[in-house]
Amino acid sequence: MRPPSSVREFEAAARARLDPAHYDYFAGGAGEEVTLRANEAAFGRLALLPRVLGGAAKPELGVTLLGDRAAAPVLVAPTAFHRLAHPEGEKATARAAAAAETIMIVSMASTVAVGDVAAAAPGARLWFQLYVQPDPAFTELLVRRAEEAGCGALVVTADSPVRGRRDRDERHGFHDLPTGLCCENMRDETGRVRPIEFSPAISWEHVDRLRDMTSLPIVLKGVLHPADARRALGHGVSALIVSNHGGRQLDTVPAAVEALPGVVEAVAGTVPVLLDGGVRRGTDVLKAMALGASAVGVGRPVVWGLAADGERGVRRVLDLLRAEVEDALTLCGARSVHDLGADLVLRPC
Ligand SMILES: Cc1cc2nc3c(=O)[nH]c(=O)nc-3n(C[C@H](O)[C@H](O)[C@H](O)COP(=O)(O)O)c2cc1C
Ligand SMILES: CCCCCCC(=O)C(=O)O
Repeated sequence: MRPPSSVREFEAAARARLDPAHYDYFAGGAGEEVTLRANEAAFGRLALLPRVLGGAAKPELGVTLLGDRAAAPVLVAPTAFHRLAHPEGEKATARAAAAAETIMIVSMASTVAVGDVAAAAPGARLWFQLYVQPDPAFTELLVRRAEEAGCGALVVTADSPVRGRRDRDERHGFHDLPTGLCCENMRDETGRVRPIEFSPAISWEHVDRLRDMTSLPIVLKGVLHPADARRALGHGVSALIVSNHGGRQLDTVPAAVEALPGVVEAVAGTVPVLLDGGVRRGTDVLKAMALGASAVGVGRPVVWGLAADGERGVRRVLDLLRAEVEDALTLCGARSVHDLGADLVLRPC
């Protein structure tokens, strides 16, 4: 059978393979899923206004982020529970990311321990995503594990002081991993697996404590408000990710790409600004970069690739997006992803 030739087709293939409760966990969002839909729809409302006769035979796609090189400006966003999608789980995802020469942000809620992910994918450029735990000693243990695994950055998720309310999970009664799977990073020194806890009282002081705890660059994920972006600069943050958690946390917040220009303006080039949420096509990547993103992350597209065809599926999704970015750049008359400006995008009035 013909392999899927778009993220959309990968989603259909994944859906056909996954247990419906697991598909809904991956696909779903919070509340009425207004933001979930908005993330994709907002890209559709932005029109590209290409230039002509300015192309290059081979446009430049590579980006360097916090010292890590990616062959294309499309990173693997952190997503939990990859072994629900494929038995090889995060090992397969990391191998595919390494083969595609991009950065994978490993979720703290991964079903393979971050050290084992690193060992399974030599050469992979890994960053580690952290939910600050109410127990500071356990948070520190997680940071040390990320450092020992060779991760290049600590991605602190700021949009989840509590878990979003997701009706699809309620309908299926999906609240936990099935027997045999667990969040492997959550083992304490005795080997016991702790539950992931959310920290309703998470604050800027936690970011300061992390800044004192590690020399890894800290990336703050889940920033939407320009004032928070400005404030982050005073707390030693090395990059920001404009994200609404794929519409899974607070419903009815703006689409990620709608929030992007305000954050980009607020930080005024002092730190890289990344975006995730709703990126499904190379043209979405160009729009985000034209509006000031240094790169984008993809969450569900990677999970669809993994569920559809394991490592090969993730590789194909990443390769497809890369090829689409290359074509879109050429069609826009741009020689490099670094040459894109806001004049490439017509925003609706
Ligand atoms: C199934 C799933 C699990 C996720 N798990 C995490 C996580 O563990 N940590 C985190 O910071 N974000 C998590 N996210 C949010 C993603 O990092 C990212 O913000 C979002 O998926 C981007 O939207 P997209 O799926 O439209 O690309 C998760 C998203 C999904 C869909
Ligand atoms: C109790 C485990 C929580 C994992 C959260 C993963 C996540 O962020 C998501 O959106 O789902």
